[in-house]
Amino acid sequence: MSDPVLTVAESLKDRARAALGSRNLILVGLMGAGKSSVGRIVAHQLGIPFVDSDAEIEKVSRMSITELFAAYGEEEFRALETRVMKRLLKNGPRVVSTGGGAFINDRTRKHIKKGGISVWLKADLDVLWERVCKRDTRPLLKTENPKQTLENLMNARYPIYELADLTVLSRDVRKELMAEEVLQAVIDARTESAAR
Ligand SMILES: Nc1ncnc2c1ncn2[C@@H]1O[C@H](COP(=O)(O)OP(=O)(O)O)[C@@H](O)[C@H]1O
Ligand SMILES: O=C(O)C1=C[C@@H](OP(=O)(O)O)[C@@H](O)[C@H](O)C1
Ligand SMILES: [Mg+2]
Repeated sequence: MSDPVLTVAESLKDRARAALGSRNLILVGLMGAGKSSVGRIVAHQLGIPFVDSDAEIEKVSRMSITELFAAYGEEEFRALETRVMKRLLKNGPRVVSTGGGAFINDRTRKHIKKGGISVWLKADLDVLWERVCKRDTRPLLKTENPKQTLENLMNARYPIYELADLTVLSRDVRKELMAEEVLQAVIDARTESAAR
């Protein structure tokens, strides 16, 4: 006999996969929202390729994000990010996890909007801070008061992340559950647009 819990999970994946079609699923949001880790699980659940734009940038430049910022500055990093994102979004379906500033850049955001369905992983300051304070891999947070910097970025960026197609609340629950909520949001969006 089939396991009813497994069957529900399977049908969630199948329905989300069908709703996505050949579009990319692009995760956006602030540092620590879970884009990289949840994105990998979403791709695994959907059975489609996963790519993280920061990892791709590090691969093509053969430098770490920290080294890139130090050697060339944020402006050059954004230009490279735009080029990499444009290339990654050409073919779908894929799950693409972006770096936190990608969707804020007008040119990159246009590529994202054209390339698929964007999902904002939205989290509150304390959740983000607890996650990012453990690592020093984020050059924008190397300031006197990194938590304040994160809050300033939130205030500046949240109105722009609002432009994403879908929003999922990121909180400290199992990452697999977060991934399933992303899949559910994709299904719901498809159902709503079909009903219109
Ligand atoms: N739902 C979650 N619950 C607990 N920790 C999480 C969750 N999602 C992500 N994390 C942790 O938070 C940190 C940042 O996650 P990451 O996926 O790198 O975020 P982003 O790519 O958005 O900056 C990682 O250590 C990750 O394991
Ligand atoms: O918010 C940002 O501008 C950045 C976020 C980082 O990625 P994560 O959001 O995956 O940490 C990385 O791209 C870079 O340090 C800049
Ligand atoms: Mg990341």
